[in-house]
Amino acid sequence: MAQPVSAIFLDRDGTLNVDHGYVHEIDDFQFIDGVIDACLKLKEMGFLLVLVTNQSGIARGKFTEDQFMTLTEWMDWSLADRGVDLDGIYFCPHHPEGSIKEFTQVCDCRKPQPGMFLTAKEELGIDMASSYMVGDKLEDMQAAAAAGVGHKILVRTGKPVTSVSENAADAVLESLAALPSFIAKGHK
Ligand SMILES: O=P(O)(O)OC[C@@H](O)[C@H]1O[C@@H](OP(=O)(O)O)[C@@H](O)[C@@H](O)[C@@H]1O
Ligand SMILES: [Mg+2]
Ligand SMILES: [Zn+2]
Repeated sequence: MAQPVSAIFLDRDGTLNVDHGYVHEIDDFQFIDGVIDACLKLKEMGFLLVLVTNQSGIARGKFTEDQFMTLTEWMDWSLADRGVDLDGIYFCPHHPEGSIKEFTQVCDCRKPQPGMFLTAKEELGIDMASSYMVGDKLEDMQAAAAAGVGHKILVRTGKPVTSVSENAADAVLESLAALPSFIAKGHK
């Protein structure tokens, strides 16, 4: 069996791209300054990059799963074009109060539930204790904690940071862009 590897779990909206609210069009997908370079550095540091994103817009009927896939393919290629290969992409299309029957359910993958993280752990052989979660919301921190992710980083590039979300995090950074140097300096 391969050696377990450390991962950076990445939230999407508000962490990787500007959260304009249920982003589903390529024209509205705007990478946050410095995040692609940061991803490149994190890969060079040996981390897997694993996207974990709630996409309740699918259950809410704001966009289809196919539209999400098209945008995701474009995002994946845009990153690959800059030398960043994502190691995994996990998304939750559900919401308990959706309008699309197929996706209207309580599930174990919608953050704050840890389902996406646990699937990635199994599929990619991730060592959770040495891994990081980077996200902009309390639910990102809670999901990571429930999955046993060792380091929970809250960023200020998305939803407003609250005392509750701050308390659930191990550290608060301005942006994902600051994570490589934060780790390199030995912070956790
Ligand atoms: O930040 P990630 O997990 O990558 O994706 C979040 C999005 O799916 C949307 O999730 C919504 O939350 P609800 O799903 O409606 O609670 C809101 O936060 C929107 O602003 C946001 O665009
Ligand atoms: Mg987010
Ligand atoms: Zn789900």
